[in-house]
Amino acid sequence: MTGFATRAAFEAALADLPPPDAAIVAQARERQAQLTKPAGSLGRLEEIAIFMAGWQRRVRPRLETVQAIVFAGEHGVATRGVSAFPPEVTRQMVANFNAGGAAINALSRACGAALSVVDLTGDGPSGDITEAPAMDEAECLAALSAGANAVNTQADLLLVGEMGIGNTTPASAICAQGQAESAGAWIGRGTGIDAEGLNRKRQAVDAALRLHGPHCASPFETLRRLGGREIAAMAGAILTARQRRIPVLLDGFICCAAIAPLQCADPAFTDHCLAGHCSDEHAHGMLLDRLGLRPLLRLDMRLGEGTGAAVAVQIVRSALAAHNEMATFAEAAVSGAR
Ligand SMILES: Cc1cc2ncn([C@H]3O[C@H](COP(=O)(O)O)[C@@H](O)[C@H]3O)c2cc1C
Ligand SMILES: O=C(O)c1cccnc1
Repeated sequence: MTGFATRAAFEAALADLPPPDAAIVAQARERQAQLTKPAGSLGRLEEIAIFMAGWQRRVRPRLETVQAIVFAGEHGVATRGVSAFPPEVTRQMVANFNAGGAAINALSRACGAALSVVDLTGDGPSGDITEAPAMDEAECLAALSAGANAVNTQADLLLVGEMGIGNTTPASAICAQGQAESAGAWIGRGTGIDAEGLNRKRQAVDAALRLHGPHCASPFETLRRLGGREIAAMAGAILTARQRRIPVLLDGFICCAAIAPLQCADPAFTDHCLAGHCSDEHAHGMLLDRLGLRPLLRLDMRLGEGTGAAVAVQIVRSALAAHNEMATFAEAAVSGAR
């Protein structure tokens, strides 16, 4: 059993993040310079290929094993009218994931990813963050470990997504924690809540920050108090991927919010991550800026589940196809630049 047995184990992992392989990065960059195209003409595809090479430690990186994980958890705060949908939809969607009928099932199949469904609803809803911590210490460690243990250590690329009715509320609270902007700036419509619902959401985030804000001195405490089971699990999975040097394609607002506290602890935390897309959720663009990430896609999606990441896999495939399969100037006997 791997995972995070203690808070200290989690903090030690966060304090010891491996970098990409600099020698392989240099070789992949050199290969890009020799391919039959003007330098830089494949734009960000070139950078994506070099990124993948450095983390996989292969000059010619591959995408044979792509793992998508969708983590599901219920939220106490979901009973406060902060979502357009009722809390039972989370469990119903888990059944849908297991039956293969959700958007992430279709899009995983389309991009060649193997989907793992990690159902944390059996542990009950996380605490209502407006009046209690989302989790106690043992629950938070269990959620972080569920994330860690779900990662296929052989994966060439990991996609992380979530399902949890109400979870844009804790995600906004995590983002707002310790930031200069007012909490309202981090709130959005989630599943499509109306103006009154948005107001309830703002009040819930304000109440959570009043209660927990002064105690959120570490990433662990922020996730434990303001997060939820699937949110902590995503953080655990993305941290474990880093320890194994597995590159990660991030999904939407909630997925990115899960790692915001980790990136506060170490600005290099997101170095192994690509932002699959910028979702339509109001604060996602602002959050990506903070994480130092430029999204690959902007398709006005706002679903979660890992769907934006799954669509972006096609971009990574294109980047690697060009990088791995193109001829060099020497191979093709094409003259270089004057
Ligand atoms: C049928 C259905 C499928 C979903 N799949 C993802 N979400 C998304 O919506 C939820 C977050 O929005 P809020 O905070 O407004 O509840 C999360 O479950 C997220 O994954 C869904 C929502 C619904 C209704
Ligand atoms: O950005 C997302 O992933 C998102 C936005 C709204 C609802 N669920 C997910």
